[in-house]
Amino acid sequence: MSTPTEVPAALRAAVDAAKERVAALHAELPRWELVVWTAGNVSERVRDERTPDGSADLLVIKPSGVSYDDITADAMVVCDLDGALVEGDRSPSSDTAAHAYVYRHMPEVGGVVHTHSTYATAWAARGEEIPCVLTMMADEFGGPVPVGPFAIIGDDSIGRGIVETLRSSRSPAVLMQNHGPFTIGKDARAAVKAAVMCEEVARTVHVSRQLGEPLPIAAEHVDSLYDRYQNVYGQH
Ligand SMILES: O=C(CO)[C@@H](O)[C@H](O)COP(=O)(O)O
Repeated sequence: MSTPTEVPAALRAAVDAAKERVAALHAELPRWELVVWTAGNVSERVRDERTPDGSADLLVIKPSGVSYDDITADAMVVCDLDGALVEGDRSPSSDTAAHAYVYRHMPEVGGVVHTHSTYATAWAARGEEIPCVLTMMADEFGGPVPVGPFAIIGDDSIGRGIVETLRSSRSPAVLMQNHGPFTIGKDARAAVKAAVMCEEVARTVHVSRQLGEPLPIAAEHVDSLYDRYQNVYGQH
């Protein structure tokens, strides 16, 4: 599908609402100490229901290298799912290709986040998955946080590594080797939550391993904890 030259009128309100949400969610990255400087990004899919296969969907993402203090709804940029700019006067995030690849190949995903949060990135530097030794991990990740392949920014290789890894896992987070965590969710807020929880469990398991070997949780307990948290926990 060719790149639209502007946001379709039918998506205008949805895009503007997504810009407000995604701009506000970028403030959560420094708030939860997931980033230094500008080293993280959040995006959200805007679905075009007129095209059922999702090929006309758009994504809203931050402009590259812009301070979180300066990220406003008006500063956000809009791209198509090939990563081509549709609206905005600044270059989109340098990870736009990875976000776009995930949206193209995982239609259920509505939000993507990338950070270089310290503890999760330390596990990524070792190419080591975070073992499922906490009930919080069973709740949020349904098992270990997996590692994805080493991939250089600039083409589809990061996105491909994210999708190939997460397709065979319940986890909404993947530790891209030597790079850092990417997370997904039904929307941008869910993906930000996964990034916060990924850093928290990375830190906790790291601390635990300083004084011994953490104990694994039996698979049947992981399954029941995951089911409860995903389907019962919270307000309904
Ligand atoms: O990993 C990288 C760069 O290697 C990126 O994730 C940046 O750290 C954030 O880039 P922008 O979203 O500001 O373009």
